[in-house]
Amino acid sequence: MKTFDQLYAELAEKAASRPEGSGTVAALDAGVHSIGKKIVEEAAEVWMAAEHESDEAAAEEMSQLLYHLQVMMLARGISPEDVYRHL
Ligand SMILES: N=c1c2ncn([C@@H]3O[C@H](COP(=O)(O)OP(=O)(O)OP(=O)(O)O)[C@@H](O)[C@H]3O)c2ncn1[C@@H]1O[C@H](COP(=O)(O)O)[C@@H](O)[C@H]1O
Repeated sequence: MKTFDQLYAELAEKAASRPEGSGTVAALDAGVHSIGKKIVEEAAEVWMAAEHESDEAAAEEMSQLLYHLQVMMLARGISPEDVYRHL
């Protein structure tokens, strides 16, 4: 289990060190357009899970949406603090 900030730190490290087999590195290499499509897909899965599935399934879909949002943050050089400033 990890927090939003801990996941971001892990992904930032992966983006810098580019380890073999990292899905995050592959997503970053695919670019903002591809990451954006993934965010929309995951958002739809959150919606469907919230309407039709268990709390556990909905929470899992939400975690995946948060992950892809973080990949987009990295792709654009946006830090958690940049986001928190708007909360
Ligand atoms: N938390 C996540 C995470 N959430 C979702 N995903 C990816 O997001 C996609 C969502 O999965 P779906 O079930 O929707 O499957 P899918 O649509 O069939 O997936 P694809 O066809 O797109 O692969 C999958 O590709 C997952 O690999 C994640 N990938 C990685 N992480 C974490 O990110 C960290 C770094 O991961 P790597 O960069 O892969 O080392 C690790 O701590 C991981 O646990």
